[in-house]
Amino acid sequence: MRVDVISIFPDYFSPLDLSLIGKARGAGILDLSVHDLRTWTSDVHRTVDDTPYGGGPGMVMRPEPWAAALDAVASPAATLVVPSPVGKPFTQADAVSLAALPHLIFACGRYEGIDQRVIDDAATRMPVREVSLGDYVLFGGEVAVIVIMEAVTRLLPGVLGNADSLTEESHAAGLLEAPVYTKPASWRGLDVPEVLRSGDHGRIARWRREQSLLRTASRRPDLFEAYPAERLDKRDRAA
Ligand SMILES: Nc1ccc2ncsc2c1
Repeated sequence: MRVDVISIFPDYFSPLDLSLIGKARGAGILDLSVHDLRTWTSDVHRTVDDTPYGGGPGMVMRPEPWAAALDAVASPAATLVVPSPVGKPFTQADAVSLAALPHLIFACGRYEGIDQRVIDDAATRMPVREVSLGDYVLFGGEVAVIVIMEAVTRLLPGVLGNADSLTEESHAAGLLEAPVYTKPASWRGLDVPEVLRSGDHGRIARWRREQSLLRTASRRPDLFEAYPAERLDKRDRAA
């Protein structure tokens, strides 16, 4: 997968040299390039923003540098991803769909945002996805790109040693995961549930399913709306 990130703070992305993302880059699984938007400015002050039409607080990112940057990194297979507080909520399903694409371009907005015409113009040449990480506002899109890059990269073939964990983890299966435990069996007077030490794999699977359903019902009942009814059998309803 090819990924191009455009930002006025390219140093924000040094975390993408670390851990499994760094290994994915080293293994050639992920071809990541980070670009400084100011590369595509033409004035001595390398200006990327200006005052908003219609007035209002703050500054807006100018269209010209963005258009030149997108033209420089685009490919026929590119999809533009723009983190934004006004975007579609980003979910695991979005991570799965992005992980299947050959080329992602991330546009990191700052200030009050990017001139809308940049997105409208780009949409005439490539798919554009404006995504929100949640109902809160950051200083810019950079941190959101790091989160999205982690959610996407871990799904790429060869990145996670044990691909099985991808199917069982929270949100991948559509529900919240059951609690997990490791040694010691008793710690500060708290014991690991006996069922997990029973060796009875059928009983363990049922317990985990019940815990997953109870946790989801308690913390994220909204997940049941999208959960296929046929995957909730009568035993689950008894949980
Ligand atoms: N450009 C921009 C500004 C704030 C923000 N918060 C979450 S994503 C994002 C993107």
